Amino acid sequence: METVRTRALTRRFGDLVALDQLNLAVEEGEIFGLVGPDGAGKTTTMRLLTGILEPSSGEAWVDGLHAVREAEAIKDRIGYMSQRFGLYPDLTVIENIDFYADLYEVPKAGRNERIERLLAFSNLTPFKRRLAGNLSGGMKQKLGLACALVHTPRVLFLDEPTNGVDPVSRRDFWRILYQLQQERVTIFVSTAYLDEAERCNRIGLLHRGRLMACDTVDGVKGLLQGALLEVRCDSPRRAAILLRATDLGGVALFGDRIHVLVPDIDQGRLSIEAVLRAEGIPCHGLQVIEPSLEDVFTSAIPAVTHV
Ligand SMILES: Nc1ncnc2c1ncn2[C@@H]1O[C@H](COP(=O)(O)OP(=O)(O)OP(=O)(O)O)[C@@H](O)[C@H]1O
Repeated sequence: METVRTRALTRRFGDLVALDQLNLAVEEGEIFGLVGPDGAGKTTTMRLLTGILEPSSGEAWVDGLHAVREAEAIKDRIGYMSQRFGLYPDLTVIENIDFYADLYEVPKAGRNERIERLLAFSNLTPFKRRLAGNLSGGMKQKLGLACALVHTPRVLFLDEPTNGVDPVSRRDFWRILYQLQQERVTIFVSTAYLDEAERCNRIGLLHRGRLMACDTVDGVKGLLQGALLEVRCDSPRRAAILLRATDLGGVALFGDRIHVLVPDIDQGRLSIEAVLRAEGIPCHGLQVIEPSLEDVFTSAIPAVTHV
């Protein structure tokens, strides 16, 4: 069953097209990642799907409900953790969850059990009497998640939930998301981290409001045409500039290594060696590698080197 569906969903702000004709479908129980750099249109998409913002044109449905005509009903069925999710620093962990339970009108009967379950689930039980303002960044995100789950939503929208959170807490956070998935909760998450994107069942690559690709991570990687060569050489920055000036395919610098997308391995190898030799740049290694999502991003969107 489809939980999220959009049809040519578009949002303009004046002359700026923040989201341009988005078409996508997310299945029940799926973890779907909307991936893109700052300003790509991720938050705009989230706000359109959660009924907070109206589209300029196009339509969307969430859990079978129309995002404009049935926006209020949608709010009862979803959990939404926005980037500015409101936690109250002067309230304890448990008081914050209770506050959201009141907001969502969670019945008093069974509420305490639900809250205790959420605390255990998010590993916050030992900290339940701590003021939210005194929690670490990772714990705050988990508390935000617990609050967004208090009314047992079937669809969860998470806007860059682990932004600025350390890698260990990020892993912890994802462990919780996988548990939720086991309960068939649909998770629509946005991220600018490509390693995080790799954890999703399917991803959509968004750039300047346009969906560049939408598939499983392997499917998206498979979109790269040709082979990827990794070059290790002296003066990598200068070498990358020289290689970019040739008719070789996508050239991207990753630290001290250069990735070059070539249509043919042997021909590509010869061309790269010839360029380096002509400039007197010693080459230390040239090998075929598996593409990462970052390679797909840099070749699909040449202007973007880091997302
Ligand atoms: N209310 C608004 N008024 C005017 N422009 C807006 C508004 N909201 C978003 N935009 C613009 O729309 C574009 C997409 O913004 P959006 O916040 O959706 O991107 P994003 O991918 O979520 O990035 P970020 O992580 O930086 O929030 C940006 O150029 C942004 O400046």
